Amino acid sequence: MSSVEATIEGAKRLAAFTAIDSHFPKDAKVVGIGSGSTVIYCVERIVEKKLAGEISSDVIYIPTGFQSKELIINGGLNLGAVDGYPVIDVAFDGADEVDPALNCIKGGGACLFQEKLVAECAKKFVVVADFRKNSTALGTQWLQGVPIEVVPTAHAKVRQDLLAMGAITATLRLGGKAKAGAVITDNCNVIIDAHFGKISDPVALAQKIKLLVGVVEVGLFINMATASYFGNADGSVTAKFSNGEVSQIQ
Ligand SMILES: O=C(CO)[C@H](O)[C@H](O)COP(=O)(O)O
Repeated sequence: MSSVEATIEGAKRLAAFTAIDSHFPKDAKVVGIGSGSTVIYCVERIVEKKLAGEISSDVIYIPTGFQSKELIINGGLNLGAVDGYPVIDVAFDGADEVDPALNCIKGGGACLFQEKLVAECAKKFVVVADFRKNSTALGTQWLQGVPIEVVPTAHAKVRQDLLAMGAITATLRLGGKAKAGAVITDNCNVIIDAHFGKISDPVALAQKIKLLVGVVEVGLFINMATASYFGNADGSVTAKFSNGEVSQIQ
């Protein structure tokens, strides 16, 4: 691992540990686990605290896809499902980009539908990320585009719609060397990544995309996060809250 990669991994771990220490409720019954490389450290911290007797072994964990289901099982935690537990105390998840209002672009790992479902069911949604995700405006740092989950037969029509709507690019996500053809989501759909440049009105854009026939869900998470923790390269953590407060944790 290069020193840059090590710094980023350290930042993810720091953000995840701080978020768990600050937001895992003492009396938690049901907790959502997001997807991606940063939530791995959330699960690491939860397992550590469970073994230390600081987290009850009765807590049920709700995954947001195949990867987080494996994380829960391999961590020896109790696995639940969102259709059995539609009320979740808190959900922890990563993000691809977060703006000052804590609106997020999510879906870099193609899990956005179940991530949004779990976040919507959660009383609190806490984002964990490294410093690269801390942004002043969506679409300025995550240039791959807004991930959009689409029913496979509608992909060509939705790409056309997105370009007509002003997208600079609207690309069907492919599996590359690991999978010939399109990436297929945990819900058997495909992903279109649509780059709009700087997104000045994320609320309006999310609503417009969601209305397109064929769109299952949009990777714009608007007004959903309660708090966002960013691990920094210098070993500090920046915490941002939905009420506008920002704090630096050394
Ligand atoms: O939305 C996601 C998956 O669909 C991830 O949470 C997002 O891509 C961030 O991932 P990472 O923690 O690996 O940077």
